Amino acid sequence: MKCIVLAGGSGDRLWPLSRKNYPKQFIHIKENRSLFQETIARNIPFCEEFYIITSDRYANIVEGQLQVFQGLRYRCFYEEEGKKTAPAVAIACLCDNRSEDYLVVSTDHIIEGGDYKGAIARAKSYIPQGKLVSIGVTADRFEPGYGYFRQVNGHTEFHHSEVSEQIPEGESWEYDTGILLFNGGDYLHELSRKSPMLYAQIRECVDRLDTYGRNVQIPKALVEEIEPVSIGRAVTSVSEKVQLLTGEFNWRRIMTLESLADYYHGEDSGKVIQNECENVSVLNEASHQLVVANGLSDVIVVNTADAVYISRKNETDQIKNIIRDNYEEQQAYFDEGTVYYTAWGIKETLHYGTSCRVKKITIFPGKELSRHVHKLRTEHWTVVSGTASILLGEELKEYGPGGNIFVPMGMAHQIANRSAEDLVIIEVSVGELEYGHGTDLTRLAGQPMVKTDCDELVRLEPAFKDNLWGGTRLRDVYGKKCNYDVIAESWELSTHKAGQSVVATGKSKGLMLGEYIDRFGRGILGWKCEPYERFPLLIKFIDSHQCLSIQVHPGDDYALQKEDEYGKNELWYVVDCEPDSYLYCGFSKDTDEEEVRQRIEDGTLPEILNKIPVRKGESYFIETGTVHAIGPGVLICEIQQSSNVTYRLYDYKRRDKYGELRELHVDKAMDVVNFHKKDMEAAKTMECKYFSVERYDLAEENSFNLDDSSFRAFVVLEGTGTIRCGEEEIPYRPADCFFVPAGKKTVAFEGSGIVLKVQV
Ligand SMILES: O=P(O)(O)OC[C@H]1O[C@@H](O)[C@@H](O)[C@@H](O)[C@@H]1O
Repeated sequence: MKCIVLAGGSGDRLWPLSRKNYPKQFIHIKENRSLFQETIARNIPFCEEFYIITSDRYANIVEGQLQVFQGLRYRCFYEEEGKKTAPAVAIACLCDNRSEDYLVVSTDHIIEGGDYKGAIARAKSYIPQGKLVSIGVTADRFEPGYGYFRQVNGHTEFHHSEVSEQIPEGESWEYDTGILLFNGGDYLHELSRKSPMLYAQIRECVDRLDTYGRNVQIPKALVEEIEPVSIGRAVTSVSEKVQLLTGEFNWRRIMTLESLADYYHGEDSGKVIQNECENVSVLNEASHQLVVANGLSDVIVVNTADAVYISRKNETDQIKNIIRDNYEEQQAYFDEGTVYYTAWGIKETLHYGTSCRVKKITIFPGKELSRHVHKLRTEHWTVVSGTASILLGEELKEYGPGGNIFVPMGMAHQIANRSAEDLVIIEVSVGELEYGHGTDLTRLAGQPMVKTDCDELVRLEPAFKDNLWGGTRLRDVYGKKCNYDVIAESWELSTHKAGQSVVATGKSKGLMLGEYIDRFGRGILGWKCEPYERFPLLIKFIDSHQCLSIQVHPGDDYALQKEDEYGKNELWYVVDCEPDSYLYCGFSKDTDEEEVRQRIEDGTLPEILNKIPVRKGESYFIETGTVHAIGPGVLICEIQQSSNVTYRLYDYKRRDKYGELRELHVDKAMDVVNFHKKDMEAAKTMECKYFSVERYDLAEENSFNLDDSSFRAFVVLEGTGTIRCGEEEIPYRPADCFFVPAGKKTVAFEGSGIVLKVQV
């Protein structure tokens, strides 16, 4: 199950604890951790990957706060413009397979005590029935701003209250916690039924999204037409598939300063003295300041290092209007506090004077600042913890705790954290600071200070596909970790946006293959890959439990022009097959568009295709333009150009589990299909201009000398043992795929089996 974390709220009602650019989900409500971090920690036991949906303004905060979760698998979706929860969740689901299950959570909840785990387990058990499970907790009164639901005779009723009121006698309502569990396909199907227009717009947006990287930027221009609407309004309040479930845990939402004070049970935080006060809450975030309140009643005081808010209780909400009316003059205080996240760490202002400024600077492991110079100020750094690598002028030195570094005006400097721990320094800047001079910082060209050597060899973990014709062999026989009902394909070596493989071993574990290549540079692909703008290959296993669609792939010219993709020449290596298995490949006679269209209509297209019996160990080249389909019962290792363009001509009028027909692309297929008779036979050699594949029996040959012309991929078909390259030694088993960066080296196998060696 994946966790969709909704972390986009602005939450200015908690000012001055929260700021426009540092909203409530990221502030430390509990010691040393934010609600966002706590949300992640709470759901790690249930979810193997996190999708964080938030505003692009919070990107540095999110990345910074995720640093504490080593090895966490996550992807961030950064919205340039929020469109509320229904579109946000749909975008994340549409970037995935329909078979994926999700737990959707918000980041302004406090959940303490009770059985959260039990509620998630119970809710999860409804997902296979196609339910969208909404978790509530028993409510004792209606509070303004909260949502409530109840189920009466199987029918779900919703309630939103504007004012505080008692729940009518005899009625039992639950808070809608916003925690939802469902299968992605079910959610999307309900959204498409209930809001077809919205669904179509979101699909169009996702089709145009750049999802190559780990993090996905959602540009404003792509969502302009999309109506902002909550999941509640678009789906859960109108769908018959909703299952309400009562969670037995203590839940609260932090909406206002009053609810926060209430959470602290009226206890003041930090250094506070109250004298002759009644019903007063003092939230003191400034650890070195004492707040003294005298003779007050019904008041909340919030003290922070740079701003204080004093308000009558139950009226703190007015801050929204106060901010609106005073924004221009006091913007700095409303937008930013003293803590500021950057791409490399955190800056916290400790003292802010006109000619002297003191900051606590945290630099995350493996991060560095740019090489730069200040003309009008000096800087003095004291290392508090960690190890600083500092380049001063041309001199590079390392400093541990207590180390002092003076940076004179005009001296080029650069600082990096090459260790595995946070680096904390105190910085004292003296001179003419930014007032009236613009930013006194000139960036200089420089070499990166943090360099990690590329692993000699890595094992990859695949992305999976759930096309309806798939089987379960990849899990049952090859032990692939995927819980879909059917696993049609595993994309073992892929940087394609429709499914990237992930590095599973070594220093770069967890990186998507595309990120890995970016990190170490395209040089690791070898000089033969230089002409390709994108990573050129894709290797996958295909398990056909049923026949695939009858289809055709375009060549480079057509695909690049119409689809912004490479063409899709492919090679099929038959890893295993049932007796009497076959492939369709090419027409068995000359034909034309009219006949083919007619046969698609009446379902007789297979009659004019070559039906080729296949045997284990054979291979077939499927040139672009060749009409083809894999028959049932075949397990194939496919080596192809990196492309996902398939034009389906015929799909047996099959329907998916939601009763929908899969899309056909007959017009485009007609543009690219070769109507001539084709004589097909098994390939004698497995090479074409895009790649070459060699099959090795490890009993005969188990050591390979590589060069710098191309990276190599080794796909294990049979056998177990270990694969070794330089210092790296990794166990292998059937259906494993290894990526070896280009360079002169030797890869050796110890053990038996059969492998395919693939290169450009
Ligand atoms: O369109 P369907 O029937 O799902 O088949 C799609 C699959 O077809 C196979 O022939 C290969 O080209 C695969 O790379 C592709 O993913």
